[in-house]
Amino acid sequence: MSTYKSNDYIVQSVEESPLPIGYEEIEKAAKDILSPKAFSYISSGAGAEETARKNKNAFQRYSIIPKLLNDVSELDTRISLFGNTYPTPFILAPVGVLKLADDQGDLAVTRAASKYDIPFIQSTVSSFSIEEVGQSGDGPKWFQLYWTSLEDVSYSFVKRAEEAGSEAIVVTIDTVTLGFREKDLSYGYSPLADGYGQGNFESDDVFLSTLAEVNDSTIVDGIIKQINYPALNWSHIKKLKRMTSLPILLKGVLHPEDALQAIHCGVDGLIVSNHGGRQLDGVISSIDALPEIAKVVNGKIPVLFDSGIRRGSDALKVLVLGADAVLIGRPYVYSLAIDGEKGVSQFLANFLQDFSSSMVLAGVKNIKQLKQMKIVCG
Ligand SMILES: Cc1cc2nc3c(=O)[nH]c(=O)nc-3n(C[C@H](O)[C@H](O)[C@H](O)COP(=O)(O)O)c2cc1C
Ligand SMILES: CCCCCCC(=O)C(=O)O
Repeated sequence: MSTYKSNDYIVQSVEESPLPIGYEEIEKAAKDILSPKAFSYISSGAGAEETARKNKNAFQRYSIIPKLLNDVSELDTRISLFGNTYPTPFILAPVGVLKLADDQGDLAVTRAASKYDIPFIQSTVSSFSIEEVGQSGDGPKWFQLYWTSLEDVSYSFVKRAEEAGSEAIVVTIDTVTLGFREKDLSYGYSPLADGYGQGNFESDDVFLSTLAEVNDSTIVDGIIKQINYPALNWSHIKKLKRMTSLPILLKGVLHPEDALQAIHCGVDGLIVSNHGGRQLDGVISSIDALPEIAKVVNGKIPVLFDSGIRRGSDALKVLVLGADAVLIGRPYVYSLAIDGEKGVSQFLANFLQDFSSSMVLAGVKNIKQLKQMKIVCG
């Protein structure tokens, strides 16, 4: 739903569902269902979890100042990105190994997201292949790329994503090696070891032919070796730009100079993100990084945001601070664990209702008005 009477939407009933309403309750319910290892992998951050905590606390420092008496009886939540119009400013963040939460993993999520025409960003380390996800649900799909040391594997994934109908390629730049995740290490947990993150690799002829070349006995060994790639640099991004006509976004941008360099290299969009506090511990919260990046980018390319979105009012804040679209991460993963496709669908219904109510109460009727709202920090 993109344009609607705000009242109609607000009175829409919420289906009976085991999914709790508030984020903290959703997290608690997921903890009861998932194995301790799986819950720890999804919920934890790197190191002492300082950045994970900052992501949470920083939101509370920003306060919106509503401007009222603006006849908000009709809402329009549409946005345009890269020539496509989407009914809401929301996108589902790439999350690997989703089978850990539910057998249907990415397929269940795409089906739920399709109901709302919300793009789903499929991870490189997804449980299902690009082709399987491409055929699941009729909603928009984007593809997230973890660069591989054997460049032809990266290009093979991009080509497959193009052929499967992906609308954009998201290159994650903050994970050239995995963060030091203390909880996972204490559990002896490695995200790829259980085989849930190899949907794209086991179906890729180019990758399979490299296994012998690099002397790897298993697919998992091959993936781990190839996606740890600290040599990644701007020349790869420039080359990728020449290899595909799809828009390219960089995910994990926190420094304004990286944002400017990305524009210089012809990148089409940025995602301000600290990976939900899972990579370098101690980095700035995403919401604190956003205003300066939005300022230097100055509308030249879209700026997207993730890390810490839990409720409609969180999304309102980052849109006011300069984001053009907002990625949702952990909340949909927990909802998937609790009630599969229905859980994700119910979560999205609640989240969209919360966002609409927030717009109404803030006194704005469309995203353009929302971006002009007043916000203070302190
Ligand atoms: C379990 C899990 C797996 C993730 N896998 C990926 C991934 O494969 N690729 C990627 O770019 N980001 C991945 N992320 C990071 C998310 O895309 C996103 O940046 C993060 O979840 C945002 O933080 P939030 O969930 O706390 O809002 C993952 C996050 C989680 C929680
Ligand atoms: C060896 C790299 C695995 C990446 C796993 C997915 C991810 O990004 C995460 O945050 O976890």
